[in-house]
Amino acid sequence: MSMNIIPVIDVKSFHQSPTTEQKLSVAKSIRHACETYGFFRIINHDVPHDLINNITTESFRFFHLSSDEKLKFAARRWNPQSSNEYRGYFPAYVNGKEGSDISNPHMSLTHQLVQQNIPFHELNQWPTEQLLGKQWKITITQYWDATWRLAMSIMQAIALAFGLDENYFDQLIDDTMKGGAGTLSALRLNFYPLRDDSMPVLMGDDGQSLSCETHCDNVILTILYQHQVGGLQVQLDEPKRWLNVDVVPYTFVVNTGRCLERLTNGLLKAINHRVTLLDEERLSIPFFLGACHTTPIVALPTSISIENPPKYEPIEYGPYIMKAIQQFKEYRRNDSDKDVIYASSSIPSHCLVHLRQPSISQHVLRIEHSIDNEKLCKHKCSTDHLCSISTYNRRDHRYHLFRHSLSSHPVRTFADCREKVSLSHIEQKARVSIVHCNYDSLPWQRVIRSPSIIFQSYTLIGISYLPCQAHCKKYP
Ligand SMILES: O=C(O)CCC(=O)C(=O)O
Ligand SMILES: [Fe+2]
Repeated sequence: MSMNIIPVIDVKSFHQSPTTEQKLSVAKSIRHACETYGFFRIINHDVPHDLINNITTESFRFFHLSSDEKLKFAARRWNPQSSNEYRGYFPAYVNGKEGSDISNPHMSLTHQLVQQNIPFHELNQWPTEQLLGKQWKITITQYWDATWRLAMSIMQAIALAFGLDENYFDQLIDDTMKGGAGTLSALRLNFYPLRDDSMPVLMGDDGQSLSCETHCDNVILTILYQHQVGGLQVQLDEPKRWLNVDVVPYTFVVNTGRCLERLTNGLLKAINHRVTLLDEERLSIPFFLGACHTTPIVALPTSISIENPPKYEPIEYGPYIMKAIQQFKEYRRNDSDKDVIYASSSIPSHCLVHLRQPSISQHVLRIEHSIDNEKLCKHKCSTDHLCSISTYNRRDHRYHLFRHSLSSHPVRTFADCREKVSLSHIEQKARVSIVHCNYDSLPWQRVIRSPSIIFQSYTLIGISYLPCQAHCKKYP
């Protein structure tokens, strides 16, 4: 469905010394759009078209480098030499798209949080001039500055819309004036290459193939630029449906993040969005406006009323984001996830897609699912093929580990399975089959049936293999 209901907000007055009345009128429209939909399109902003052209050109130049070159700018998970845990490049085989996360280019080198390498207070590793020329860093910095200014004017409007001083959010978002390390906002370049078999298969709740999984941004707000190729969809409530957000050249789509939802006690909604799978390359550039590490995310006094009593516990921005982003595979960093080999995130039908070649004696199988509808979830294992090792609970999902029961079985890789295997073709005797799936995509419910495992869960998050050393020691 096309997106002609998306509210369009003209922000021309932002950069033309607006009168109080003009400011309040824009503020009201933004509040209404975020209360009703959680997103809107802005036109007549002052980010120069040339700058937008430049950043798209520079982004393509980066993503068209060889994989080896790009990995030099990756975070430590993919580049052990990197000093960054989070910021930097991430490859597409992890979660379907590649990207580069860029920190505030003005971050102080000497601030203690930066020196201590507190997560996200990480300096950008800029591509060398030799590789991409001088202009790369200049363009990225100019674009950062322009979208930062735009984001701050939107926040001023939101403050006004809640009856507060227009500068209410300034120091919460950037504490450098108070001697802090500054904002944890990030600019991200997202590149969606043509799909190949190294990338996971992602699927929406309606069976739609995706190149960016369904998610909600955790930050305060996002200013997104879609370059030429659409694919972005947002989810509307009542009735729940997905709507295309078309490309309108040189405009931005803004969406509310979970922190703004919390700051406004749920009045401004953070919404689910996703990107459909395309048969062409695609570039998108979100600017994620965040706060500072210790910024309290507490409901604005004017968002609380008898009709809208406090809904959320106060939290601190840094630790909250740190936890929340673990929902994204490209951000997972804890030990058990370090060398995960991801198989498909969703299972199309009768098959598992083996990305690499895990061996049954060196890997354990992990099945993750949401716990939204716990009642529906049950699992059963047959001692024939798999034994359950353990179940772990994460904040909003659960995962189960299994290992092959044939501990004496010689090391055997799943290479035998080729890339896409209908599991019924797997040789019974060799017992390399780990799980035989029948996968039905029912609205809001997925069912995997197998002789070994039965899963019914609200949403299947992923199937992956972990190196088993740690787990196998416990279960020889
Ligand atoms: O690529 C897009 O259009 C959306 C990307 C997105 O939602 C994200 O990176 O958070
Ligand atoms: Fe997003």
